[in-house]
Amino acid sequence: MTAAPHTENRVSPAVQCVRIDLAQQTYDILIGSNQLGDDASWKNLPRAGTAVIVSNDTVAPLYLAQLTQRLQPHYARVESVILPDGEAHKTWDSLNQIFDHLLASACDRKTVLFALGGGVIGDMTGFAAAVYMRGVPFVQVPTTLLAQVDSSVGGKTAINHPLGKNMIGAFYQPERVIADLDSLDTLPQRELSAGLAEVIKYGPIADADFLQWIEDNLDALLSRDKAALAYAVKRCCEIKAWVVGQDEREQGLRAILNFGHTFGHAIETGMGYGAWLHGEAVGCGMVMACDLSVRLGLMPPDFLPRMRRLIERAGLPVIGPKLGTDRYLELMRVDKKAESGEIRFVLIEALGRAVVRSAPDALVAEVIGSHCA
Ligand SMILES: NC(=O)c1ccc[n+]([C@@H]2O[C@H](COP(=O)([O-])OP(=O)(O)OC[C@H]3O[C@@H](n4cnc5c(N)ncnc54)[C@H](O)[C@@H]3O)[C@@H](O)[C@H]2O)c1
Ligand SMILES: O=C(O)C(=O)C[C@@H](O)[C@H](O)[C@H](O)COP(=O)(O)O
Ligand SMILES: [Zn+2]
Repeated sequence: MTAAPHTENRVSPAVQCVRIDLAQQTYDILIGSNQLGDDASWKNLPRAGTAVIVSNDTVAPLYLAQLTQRLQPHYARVESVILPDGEAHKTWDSLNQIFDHLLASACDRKTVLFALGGGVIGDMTGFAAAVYMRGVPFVQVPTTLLAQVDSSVGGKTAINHPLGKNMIGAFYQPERVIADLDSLDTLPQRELSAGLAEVIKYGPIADADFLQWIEDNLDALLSRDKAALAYAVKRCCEIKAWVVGQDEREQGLRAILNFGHTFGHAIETGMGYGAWLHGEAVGCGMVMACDLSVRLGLMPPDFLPRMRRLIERAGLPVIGPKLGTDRYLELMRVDKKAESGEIRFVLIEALGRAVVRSAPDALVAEVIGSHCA
């Protein structure tokens, strides 16, 4: 596996561009400050009479007016659907609220949806766009660190099912991703930490130098230094674009982006959606996946304390909830990577290189026993 290339594209001095190249489609991820206050990144979007902004009741009061202003020169009608906030609302009910609005205001199949918010809004808006009239264009405007480094890119869209995370969804790519780094100014610190879990993920799976960079720059990231955030968002998007460009529909390589998620999704579903933030569950899940990598002899023993320390420094939990070993195993057997009931984990086999494989239940049980209070 060769490393994801570093790119040097700039739209303007303030805006960096990472391009994602897929078989059917190419699109840009624009990363920079003041994107919601400036027209530059909003030109040449899909033409239509109507734009519909999907957001939630936390983000809309902060950024809906600015986004509406950006879109008004380009669309005759700019409307909005404001959903209740939270992972617990990543459901059919919320999706139906989007469809109700689109149909009640006679939105045609050219209507462009804009996802203004974090990963929950992005995943639901993308799914709505995938199925409304069998597909309308959509644009991601991610406002959390997690959404800027991960969920807005790559076209995984979904809602949750009570029995499993993101179980109902579609692969459906956005037309563009516009990540305004300034929107991170209003993000609660707990959410910033949750985003750092996905940032950290990219190091061990794909780029050992980036892991070292995160270790060296974590304090700057935690204090929201703009240059550090800009580099982190860009590097994560480069790596994700490089992975998804080779395997859009997760037939193989793309599964490495699920590092920490096999345990993490079990925590989210087992605890009830929203009790643990996605990034928190992934952070803790990465500790468990690192331990499993060590126990299987793939990585040396000092890898586990190194990763646990970094995840802890990022403000993330490193001790999982006591769901019980059987419950963990039951939840992980319905993970999307499982095959014929056999759980498959993303494990690290060298710094910057991941592998997807199964492990004996007894060993997985030891890992759960060691890391869950
Ligand atoms: N599609 C993918 O590839 C992918 C990747 C990673 C995660 N996800 C999904 O993303 C979701 C997690 O996303 P998230 O961490 O962004 O959570 P989120 O969407 O719930 O947002 C976190 C919180 O921050 C608030 N918020 C958002 N932007 C804000 C801002 N600028 N200022 C103040 N508050 C703001 C939100 O209202 C919410 O309360 C999960 O459902 C996860 O499954 C999807
Ligand atoms: O883009 C991907 O591929 C990922 O796995 C990114 C993950 O961070 C993300 O949480 C994703 O939604 C998980 O996918 P799932 O297929 O396990 O639901
Ligand atoms: Zn994730």
